[in-house]
Amino acid sequence: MDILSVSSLTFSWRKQVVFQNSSFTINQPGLYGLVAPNGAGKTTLLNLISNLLQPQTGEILLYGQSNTTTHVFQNVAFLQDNSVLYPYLSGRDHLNFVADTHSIPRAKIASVIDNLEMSDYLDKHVSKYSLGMKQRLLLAMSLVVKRPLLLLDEPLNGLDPTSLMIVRETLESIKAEGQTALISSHNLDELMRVTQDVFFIVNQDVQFEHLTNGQTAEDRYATLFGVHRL
Ligand SMILES: Nc1ncnc2c1ncn2[C@@H]1O[C@H](COP(=O)(O)OP(=O)(O)OP(=O)(O)O)[C@@H](O)[C@H]1O
Repeated sequence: MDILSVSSLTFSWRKQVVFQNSSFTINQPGLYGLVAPNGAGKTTLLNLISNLLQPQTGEILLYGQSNTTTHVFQNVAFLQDNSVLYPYLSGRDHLNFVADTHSIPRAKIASVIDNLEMSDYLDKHVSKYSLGMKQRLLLAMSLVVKRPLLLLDEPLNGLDPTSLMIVRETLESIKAEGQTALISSHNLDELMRVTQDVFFIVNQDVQFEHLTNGQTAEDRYATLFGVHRL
């Protein structure tokens, strides 16, 4: 059974077509990049998969069931952008909230905090967090509830080299545990460190590429999107 199956997806914001009759699947666990220029539709696609937006036409199946069936989201975690965080709460408040709403013992969040090396700042209010601290908190929130499929919207955004290393190890452990993550990112070098499997959004379509033979995501990006280097 496919992990994710999208067929004949069409979605427009009023007259602006974002996806036109696009189909793709993920049928093996692992890490997958989602790459496209600004405004091409990465966040829109993740919102469509998680049923926060509804397509004009098409069908999205998660583990063989329509994404309009709410219980399929027992299999999915979604890291959205940091606008979902509450500035007047601490990181620990956020993680406790996620644990409590999913009836997970609070003790279970300790290993996630350790792995993402967040203990130094976890009790500060989010209003005092840097972008990278917020990114690590968002990732921790999506990991506390162990789900087979993670939708990660720009988890690498704003990370310093140390944070990148920590997040890379986390992504590698997601893969090692047989989970699946669809990871949108503009950081092509970092993405390629964890996966050679990339979905590109090209001409309102989602195209899968397995990059091999020294081909880099940056090379493919330049070819697909017409970047001219000096
Ligand atoms: N709420 C909205 N109303 C109207 N148009 C929208 C809305 N949200 C996004 N769009 C449009 O849909 C298109 C896709 O936006 P989206 O945010 O999905 O792109 P993205 O690939 O995630 O971009 P970025 O790399 O900049 O984060 C853009 O052209 C954007 O202007």
